Amino acid sequence: MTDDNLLDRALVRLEDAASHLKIDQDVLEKLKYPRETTKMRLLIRMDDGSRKSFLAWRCRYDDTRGPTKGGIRFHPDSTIEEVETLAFWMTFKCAVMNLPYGGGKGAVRVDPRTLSKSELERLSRAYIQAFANIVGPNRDIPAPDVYTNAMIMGWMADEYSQIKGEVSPAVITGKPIALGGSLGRNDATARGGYYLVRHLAGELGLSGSRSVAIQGFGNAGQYFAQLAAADGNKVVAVSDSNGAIFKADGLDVDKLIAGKTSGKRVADLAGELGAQVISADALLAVECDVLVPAALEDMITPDNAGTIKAKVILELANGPVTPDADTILAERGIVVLPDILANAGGVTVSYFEWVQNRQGYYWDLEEIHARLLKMMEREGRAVWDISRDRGVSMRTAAYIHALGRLSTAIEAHGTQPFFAS
Ligand SMILES: NC(=O)c1ccc[n+]([C@@H]2O[C@H](COP(=O)([O-])OP(=O)(O)OC[C@H]3O[C@@H](n4cnc5c(N)ncnc54)[C@H](O)[C@@H]3O)[C@@H](O)[C@H]2O)c1
Repeated sequence: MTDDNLLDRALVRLEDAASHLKIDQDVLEKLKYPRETTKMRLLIRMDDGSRKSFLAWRCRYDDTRGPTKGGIRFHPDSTIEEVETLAFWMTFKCAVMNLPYGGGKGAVRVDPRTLSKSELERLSRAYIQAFANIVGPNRDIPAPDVYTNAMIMGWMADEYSQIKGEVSPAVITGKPIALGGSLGRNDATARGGYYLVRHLAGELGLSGSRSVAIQGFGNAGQYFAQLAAADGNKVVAVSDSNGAIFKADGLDVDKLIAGKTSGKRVADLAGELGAQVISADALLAVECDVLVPAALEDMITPDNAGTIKAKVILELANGPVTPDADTILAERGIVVLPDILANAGGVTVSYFEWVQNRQGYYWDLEEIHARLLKMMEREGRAVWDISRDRGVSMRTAAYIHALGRLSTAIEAHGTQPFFAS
């Protein structure tokens, strides 16, 4: 993501939602800009004895509703615009789910695949050394994102605890279970999205067994396939960055995941699964009930939106549908369940992790699933009702829902009239 206008494009959603609400201008003035973005250079020792520096950022977009929350990405194309846009999305995602958080995000411009494990550990620890006064259990709580994982979160939590001189697991979520991570975090994003579709199935015209196509077969895509198949749905097509496969009567998801785990690409598995290799664009156009973008942003554009045959699009990825494509999909009657709601299961279970760390008492998996189900259904229903009552898309409804909460909090912080007249 390198587009300089990325945040401007994201702000279109804010303006759209604001046009449906009576919002104090002060609220919009606060939400139009990130509160603070800190840039640092991380200088680490490489294995060969040389030193190398990497650009790093942490953005706290808005903290009106609580400490800021959002992942840290390690990616060679990361930019400040991307970090700030992702932090904006987190602000709205936390508000949609009514989590007591604002939005944040961080990144290091690095290709982690070029680093050894010890270099990666030094870089992760350097990030926390640089941002130790910005992050904190009551201030800003990072989590994994693209190319970061539980191991990296464990190093970061350890570094923070060493700097502060006390064990502070609640500073970061997505940690290994042994270091205070929560059960149920691995599949939380997919599970939350799955609970949402299942809950609204009647309203979405998805009765009985459903067929699903999944773009991107990584963490979110694989867990979604597993949950859908276990419930009797057909996964008819999947893709990764190297290609796509299709099978009208449903792919064997367990074999597919086993093949991917062994390092194969989905296209390599076509023969074994009796599937047909198709192009990346053809995946978007397959006959199915639910299309699940679970890869990257900006994948559904005006160039391919007209070919989509699904009834419903569930955005497990962040920002997979461009605003222009959204308009085309709406005209064609295709319902988009928007990212800030559809993939919010991940941050919701991260919130559970933080709560468990703070209370020092840990829940079992059934409790995690029950709490996630309740929250996805409650907020999904609220967004659906706004969409139906106001005649707006689910995306606009989700932003209205979030903006209502944000504006109430911002006004409560001091924009309400000083004296009642
Ligand atoms: N994992 C989470 O908890 C979580 C939470 C919220 C949002 N998301 C979002 O979901 C998306 C996927 O995240 P993930 O954790 O599953 O990442 P991942 O890296 O595990 O998987 C991404 C998958 O997308 C594939 N891919 C890349 N380019 C592609 C292309 N052009 N066409 C088809 N497939 C392509 C990759 O091969 C890989 O299989 C991202 O947008 C991420 O921000 C993830």
